[in-house]
Amino acid sequence: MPARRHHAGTATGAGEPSADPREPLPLFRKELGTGDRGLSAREAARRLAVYGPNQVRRREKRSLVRLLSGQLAHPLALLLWGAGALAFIAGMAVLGWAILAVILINAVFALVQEHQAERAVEALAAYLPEQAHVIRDGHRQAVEAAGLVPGDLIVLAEGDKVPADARLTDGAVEVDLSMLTGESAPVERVAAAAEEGAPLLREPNLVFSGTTCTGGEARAIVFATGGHTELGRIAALSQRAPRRDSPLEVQVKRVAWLIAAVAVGMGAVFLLIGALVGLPLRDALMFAIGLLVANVPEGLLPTITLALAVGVRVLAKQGAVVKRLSAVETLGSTNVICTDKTGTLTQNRMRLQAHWTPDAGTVTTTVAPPADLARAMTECTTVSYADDGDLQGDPTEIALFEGAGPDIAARLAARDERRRAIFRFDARLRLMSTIGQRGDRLAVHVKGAPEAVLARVVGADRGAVMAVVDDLARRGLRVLAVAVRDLPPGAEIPRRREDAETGLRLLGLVGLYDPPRPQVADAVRRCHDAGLRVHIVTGDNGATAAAVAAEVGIGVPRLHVVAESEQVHDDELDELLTGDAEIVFARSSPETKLKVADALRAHGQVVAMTGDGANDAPALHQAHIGVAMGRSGTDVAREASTMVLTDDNFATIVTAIESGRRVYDNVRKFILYIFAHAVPEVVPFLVFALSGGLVPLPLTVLQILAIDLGTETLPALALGREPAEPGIMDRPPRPASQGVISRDMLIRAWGYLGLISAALVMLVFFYVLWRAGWHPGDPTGQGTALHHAYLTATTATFAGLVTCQLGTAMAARTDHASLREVGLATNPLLLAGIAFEVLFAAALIYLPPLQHLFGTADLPWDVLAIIAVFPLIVWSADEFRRWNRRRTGPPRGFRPWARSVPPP
Ligand SMILES: Nc1ncnc2c1ncn2[C@@H]1O[C@H](COP(=O)(O)OP(=O)(O)OP(=O)(O)O)[C@@H](O)[C@H]1O
Repeated sequence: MPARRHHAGTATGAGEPSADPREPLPLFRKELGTGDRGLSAREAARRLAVYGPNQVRRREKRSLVRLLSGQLAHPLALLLWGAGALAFIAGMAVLGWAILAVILINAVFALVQEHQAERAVEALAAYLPEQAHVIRDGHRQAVEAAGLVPGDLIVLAEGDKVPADARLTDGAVEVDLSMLTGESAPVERVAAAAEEGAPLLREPNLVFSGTTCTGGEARAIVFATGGHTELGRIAALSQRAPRRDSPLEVQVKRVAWLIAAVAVGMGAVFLLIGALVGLPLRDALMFAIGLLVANVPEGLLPTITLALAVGVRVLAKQGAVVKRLSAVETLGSTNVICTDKTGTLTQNRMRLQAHWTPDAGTVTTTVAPPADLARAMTECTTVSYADDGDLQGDPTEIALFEGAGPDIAARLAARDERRRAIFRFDARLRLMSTIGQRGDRLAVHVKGAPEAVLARVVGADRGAVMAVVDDLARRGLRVLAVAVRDLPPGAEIPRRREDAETGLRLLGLVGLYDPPRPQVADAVRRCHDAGLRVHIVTGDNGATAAAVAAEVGIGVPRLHVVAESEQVHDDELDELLTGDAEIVFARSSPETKLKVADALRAHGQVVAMTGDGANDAPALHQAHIGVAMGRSGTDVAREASTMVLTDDNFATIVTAIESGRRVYDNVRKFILYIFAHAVPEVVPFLVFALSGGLVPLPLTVLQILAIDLGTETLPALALGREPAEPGIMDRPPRPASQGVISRDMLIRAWGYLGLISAALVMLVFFYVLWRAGWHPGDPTGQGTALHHAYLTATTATFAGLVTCQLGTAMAARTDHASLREVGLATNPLLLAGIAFEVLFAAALIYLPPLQHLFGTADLPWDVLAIIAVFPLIVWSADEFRRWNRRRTGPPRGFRPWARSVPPP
């Protein structure tokens, strides 16, 4: 690493200013042309034009040729290569070329779908622009991190992601450098002079883009942005990690392999049988090719990827941005949600509703707080004015500040003038304090959780005060205790918070009301109908959380409150989580969250867990779906999560789970549809092979290809867009261990829909031959009297298969409900897909050049009339099956975990 960095502008025009971050601070400032008021907005805009946006371009584009060759060498494609080779060996060059064309088209199709999926995930970044706090023109403001320029004065606080390489000018922060150095222990960075000879990354006063701030607060001057940052340099060197397959894709791949193996095995066995019954080699090879082509589920994998990607896009529009495709399917099997209270269940818009002072001795909700208490409520805050004239900061403090009285602007200015020191809110201590001038003395103002404040108060009747706390909390109010300590005249400002927050005098209690979000009660009800449990994990008081739980309907049929969750034992936790109650974990810490996530995982539950603080990262990692807040959460939590809610709303989690279920269902729907055609495609070949040549081949390989890769593609894609089936949230969550392809589904695809279709197509094939006077064994080859009838018969098989698949497509739309419930026209894409299927098939049958290529012939009216009823037969047979299962299956709203609940 170079000891000094002097940079010149680059050819792209995105230059860098020549400031060395290790120069003495005044010089460094001068070179970057910046000061205490930061840059001016105009200067920042000008620099942005010169230096370019603060973005790291991570990706080296992989070459198209490499991507395409990857698809061509795909295991399933290799099977088709094998089929193509067999075709050339058997002297069927047209078929051979056709198969090669299919491989190519398939690869391009897969490539386009993969590309679309990647784009969908990348586009999510736009939903979550990274923010940075910057001081410009003397005002603190939030800007998009991409808009930072060298010379900007930024503010870093706990939980922030460092947005650019910068040098601290005041304050101190703890940073996690693991992203750059791999070391996970956080290190301290302070505004101090540079260290002689230290490598840049170890300089004690520098922070780097991409690392995170785990504690403290500081100001810093940006000296490198975008590709010029250390992260930018590393990113330019490293290749992007390849996308990992989701569990769903892995499962389907495995099944595709299994099917391919069965196809090859069957091909070999029947080749042998064919040889034994005296089938000519050419016919035997034709048979093997047919089996391979009919069984290889071409297009299945990219279609799944695309369905997940579409799911991701829909979720983002609904306010849930997920980072991995696989999250969509995990959401579908989620069965427990552990949620924060403040801001997720509630609006995080608090209002002072009641207060109590030791002097008055009663709770009052009407008159304003007395002067002492009001003053402390003003002093002990960090709120400030936003550009739009509203107060900005912690909603708890905004409520206190506003509740303390009128004249907000004057009080704000006086507070800042008097302030001498501050000990920020510590979520572990549940306390914060400020030290300010009061006449000729200093006063310490403290506020926090009542238990925490009372522990530092002298001369209060703790039992009596806690009884009032309990009373306020039961009304659903967030209760804070407020206290003061006057320091003796001439006393120094205490340096440590332990020295400041001691010997306090209790001023009173305040109760803040935070109304629940209007959509939450309904969302909780939907969770219960869907067999999901909702636990609250909160830093707040148990009684307050229990009151909120009751307001939104959590805790039905039973609520259990763990008042001191930090102390909860593993055994107790296990017992609680396996019981039937929904639980409030009150006064919890980030460790509690981790413990709860661990325990639920150990019980085989699929957990979605919300979190917003920097310390929540481990729990967010540990949960199956870590949910971070897009608005109020920290960058660290967002980084650690799988899903970010852009509206911070609990109801959005439930919507996302519903979407997850829908996408997963839809994947199963098109797998069913694609699998169902295998039987009617294979049976004609079996009949041909097993009859020992008495029956001519009822379906040609080219016709199979036309179905698999032509007529069926659009309806399969359209099934991926099915709306949610009625009752999707009335059934229990899918067990995580349940594979996407179940035995039941295979029976439905192969043993039911497939067999019915096979019977129908064979029926129409024999009907056409029979009406032409054919008898088993009669020659049907070119030049024979029956040749035209034979062409018409294979065309009838082909057309029959297409129409059977129309019925299958309609049947596949629902897994449980009747189609009447779903509505015939609720998936217009499928109707369009079906229209395409019919037109495509008609073109193959009636256009002379295609007739020639695919060996088809015009179909007479009576045959058309027969195949026209096939969709109805297939579809109504499946309707009957579903009706029968609804009649005999478990009732809706069945909740396995609620079974032990005694009737009220
Ligand atoms: N700004 C603050 N100053 C002093 N004390 C606070 C402040 N904010 C919260 N508290 C106290 O700390 C407790 C815990 O707050 P915390 O923010 O960790 O949890 P929460 O927001 O209520 O819960 P959740 O985890 O559900 O969002 C509160 O109940 C309150 O008593």
